[in-house]
Amino acid sequence: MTRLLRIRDVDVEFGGVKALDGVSVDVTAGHVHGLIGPNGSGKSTLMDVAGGFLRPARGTVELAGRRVERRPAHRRARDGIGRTFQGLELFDDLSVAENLSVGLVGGARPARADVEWAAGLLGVADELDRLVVELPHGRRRLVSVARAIAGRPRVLLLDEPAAGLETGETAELGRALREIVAPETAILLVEHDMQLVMGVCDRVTVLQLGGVIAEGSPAEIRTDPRVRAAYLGEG
Ligand SMILES: Nc1ncnc2c1ncn2[C@@H]1O[C@H](COP(=O)(O)OP(=O)(O)OP(=O)(O)O)[C@@H](O)[C@H]1O
Repeated sequence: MTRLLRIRDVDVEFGGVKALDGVSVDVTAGHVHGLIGPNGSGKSTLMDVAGGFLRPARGTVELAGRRVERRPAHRRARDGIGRTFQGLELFDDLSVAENLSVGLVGGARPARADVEWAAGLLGVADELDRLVVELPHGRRRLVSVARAIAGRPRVLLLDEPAAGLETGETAELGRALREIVAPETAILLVEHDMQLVMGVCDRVTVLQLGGVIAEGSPAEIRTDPRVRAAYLGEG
């Protein structure tokens, strides 16, 4: 099993507050790896460390065996890390095809065949010629995932890709994620939709107050007493 993304002993502090405290996560090729935890537990901070938007005060990030923790975000795209953003960051007045062709900042421009492959996988192939501004929110979110995969990344960081999706769209997204990872890609998924997380993930890491409290299969995570306690009162 190839470990495509290895995050080791990472610390991040914001003005004396430890947002991450000795966090390690391994993401294997062919796996969707979920990252869950209560609000403020450090999920977005860890995604920023993986994507190069934050340099950890301590710890290492390896992509396919290469140390990358000091490489900035635009170079990580070239290294093979794709990502989506909570705010989508699409060009609203360009078409879906143009957004996918532009790719991610710093990354290579995807070939037309890859644009069509990505759009087909996310169910937005019929909308390639429409302007992003004309699409409802859920379709835009699927376009943002399609843009992240059109560059054929080895590791894909997804930040709440199901937020605002309708049930049918979430199911479509789940199927697409399983197809994207097989067999050589790895996905790190931050998501509040527990049904999606438990349905598509091979492994799940649970953060609380900046530390890892559990790591395991969805079945193990569901029954872990520390996880149940962390989510008590959160539904
Ligand atoms: N830029 C920042 N400056 C100061 N504190 C920050 C900053 N970013 C995050 N934090 C703090 O770090 C901790 C972890 O935040 P983070 O956003 O990573 O959590 P999260 O698990 O992604 O939360 P949510 O589910 O609400 O998105 C929180 O205490 C947060 O207030």
